[in-house]
Amino acid sequence: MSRTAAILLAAGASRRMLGKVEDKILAPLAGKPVIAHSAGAFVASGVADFYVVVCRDLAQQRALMCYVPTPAVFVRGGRERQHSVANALEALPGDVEYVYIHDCARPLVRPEQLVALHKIVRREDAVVLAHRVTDTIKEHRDDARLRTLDRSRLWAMETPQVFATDLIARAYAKVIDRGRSITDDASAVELLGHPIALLENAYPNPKLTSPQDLAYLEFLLTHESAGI
Ligand SMILES: Nc1ccn([C@@H]2O[C@H](COP(=O)(O)OP(=O)(O)OP(=O)(O)O)[C@@H](O)[C@H]2O)c(=O)n1
Ligand SMILES: C[C@](O)(CO)[C@H](O)COP(=O)(O)O
Repeated sequence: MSRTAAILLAAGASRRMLGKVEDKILAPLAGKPVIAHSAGAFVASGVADFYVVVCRDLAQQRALMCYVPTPAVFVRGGRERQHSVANALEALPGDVEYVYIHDCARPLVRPEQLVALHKIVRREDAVVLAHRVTDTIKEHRDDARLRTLDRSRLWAMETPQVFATDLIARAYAKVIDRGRSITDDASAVELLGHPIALLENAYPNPKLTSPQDLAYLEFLLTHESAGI
């Protein structure tokens, strides 16, 4: 049986929460801290046998400790998300074949999705949970004209994003080598020209980003068991 790890990203600064909560990963939602929702989904799915938790500092590590699944190691985060992921990839044991990369700020991931992603990554080596874009999207160009993009081809990226470990390690090496700035892990794999499967998420899986998201996420999490 292949070994699978999950990188749980928690080292962000929560700047866009504008001080409404000190650390969004520890903010209480539907009766427990944000990280506990993702941790619970991973444990219930049984997909991972090892966790790398990326935290900001020792104080945060202590606060997260009782919510993270085991076995786990803690690593320090970097300046941007991509640096935190790179640090976590370096901490993976050599025998890990597949790795989930998940924003703890997305507490609505479901155990059955984690299982479905595992099945796909073993076949495709790269898969991302995502949803179709339903708005009409325009590109605002420098000349103040608008260009309408073909939304039938547009997908919004979520996490988890799951990869064969050697593929994502090579991809991040290329990101570093080229000095690229990326906001998700699929972007790294794109640099290698490797195909990436999409698992369409029929359920909302928003990221806690701004203060306005708190009430929406609370609503979604409290109604989750009703299948909404
Ligand atoms: N240097 C960073 C930045 C982000 N993250 C994690 O990556 C996820 C997505 O990041 P984002 O929502 O952008 O979080 P923050 O960086 O905390 O937000 P902000 O940009 O508002 O400060 C979060 O789980 C966050 O904790 C991380 O581990 N290390
Ligand atoms: C990885 C990600 O969650 C995919 O949507 C996202 O790109 C990371 O955070 P940001 O808010 O886009 O910086």
